[in-house]
Amino acid sequence: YSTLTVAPGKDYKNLAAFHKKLTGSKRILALCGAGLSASSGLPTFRGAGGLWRTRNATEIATPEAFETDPGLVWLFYAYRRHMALKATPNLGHFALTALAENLPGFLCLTQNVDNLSIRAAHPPSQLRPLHGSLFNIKCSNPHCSYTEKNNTSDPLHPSLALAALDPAEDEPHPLLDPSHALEHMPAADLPACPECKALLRPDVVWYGEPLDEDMLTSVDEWIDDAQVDLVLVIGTSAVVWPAAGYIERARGRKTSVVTINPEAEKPDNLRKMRKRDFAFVGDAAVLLPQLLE
Ligand SMILES: CC(C)NC(=O)[C@H](Cc1c[nH]c2ccccc12)NC(=O)[C@H](CCCC/N=C(/NCCC(=O)O)S[C@H]1O[C@H](COP(=O)(O)OP(=O)(O)OC[C@H]2O[C@@H](n3cnc4c(N)ncnc43)[C@H](O)[C@@H]2O)[C@@H](O)[C@H]1O)NC(=O)OCc1ccccc1
Ligand SMILES: [Zn+2]
Repeated sequence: YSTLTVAPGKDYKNLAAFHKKLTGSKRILALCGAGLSASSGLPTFRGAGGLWRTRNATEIATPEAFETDPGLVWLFYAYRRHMALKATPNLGHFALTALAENLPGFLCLTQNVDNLSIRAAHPPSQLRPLHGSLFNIKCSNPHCSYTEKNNTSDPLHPSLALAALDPAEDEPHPLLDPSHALEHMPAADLPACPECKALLRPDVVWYGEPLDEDMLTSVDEWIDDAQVDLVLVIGTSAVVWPAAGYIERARGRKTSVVTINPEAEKPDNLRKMRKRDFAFVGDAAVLLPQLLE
C-alpha cells in the first residue's frame, strides 16, 4: 500500500490525527491565498471579488492594462489599498504568526498583497510575500530604481481620492458601481516618479511578470534544505503559478499536505489527495486557531 496512492486516508479530516502530525513536525511550509483574508472583509479573486466593475481582476493586473489605461489600474489598486487599510488581520493571520514564533522551521508563503500577515506581526524572516505589496510603490521605468516602502497614505494621490471614499451604509462604493462612469485620467494627473518623472506603479507582480528571483531562490533553498513535514494550503485556489507549484515541490515521502478551505472536500481536491494528506472544510480564521493550537 504505497504512500503515493492518490486517495485520502481514513483520518484525512481527523483533528487528533492532524495534531499528532503537527506535534511531530519540525519543518512546515504554508501557501496562503485570498481566502485567508476573506473574513477580514477582503474579497477573493474567484469569488465576488473576481470582477472589478466589469473587468476581470486578472486583466487589470497586467503591464498591458497599465500601458493602456494607467488611471483605471491606479483606481483599482487605490481601492484595494483603501479596503486593506480599513481591514484588520483575523485570527487566522495571528495563528500563523504564533506558529512562526514557536517554530523556527515554519516558512509562510503568501500570495496576498494586503499586508495583513505583516500587520499580524508575522516575523519577516519567516514570511515571503510572493506577489509584492499594495503598500510598496516603484517607478514604472525599468531603468529607474526609485521605490517607496510601506506607503500607507490614503488617498495615495489627490487624483485617487475617489478610492478613499466610504459610501453610506447600503450604498455601493462608486468604484464598484459600473453605472458610476469614471472619467479618463490623463497620465499627467497620476503619481509620478520624483527622480525620472515616469509613472509610479504599485510594487506588485503583474501577470506575465516574473516574481522576485532572490525570493524564489530563497524558497527553493529552504525546501531543499531538509524534509518538509507539513504543507498548509490555506485559502487558495492554487491556480496561479509559480506559487501553486510549491505545494507539490515541497512534497516528500513523509509530507502531509493539508488543505484549509470551504471547498477542501470538493471532488477535484479529494482527487489530488494522498494517504497522508488532510482536508479541513471551513473559514481559515476559525480553523487555523483550532488546528495550530
Ligand atoms: C491564471 C494563471 C493560470 N496564470 C498564471 O499563473 C500566470 C501564467 C503562468 C505562468 N506559469 C504558468 C503555468 C501554468 C499556467 C499558467 C502559467 N502566472 C504569471 O503570469 C506569473 C505572475 C503571477 C502573479 C500575478 N499576480 C497576482 N497578484 C498580484 C497582483 C494583484 O494582486 O493585483 S496573482 C493574485 O491572484 C491569485 C488569486 O488566487 P487566490 O489567492 O488563491 O484567490 P482565489 O480567489 O483564486 O481563491 C480563493 C480561495 O479561498 C477559498 N476561500 C474563500 N473564503 C475562504 C475562507 N474564509 N477561508 C479559507 N478559504 C477561503 C476559496 O474557496 C478559494 O479556493 C493570487 O495569487 C493573487 O496574488 N508570472 C510569470 O509566470 O512570469 C513568467 C515570466 C518569467 C520570466 C520572465 C517573464 C515572465
Ligand atoms: Zn523613476
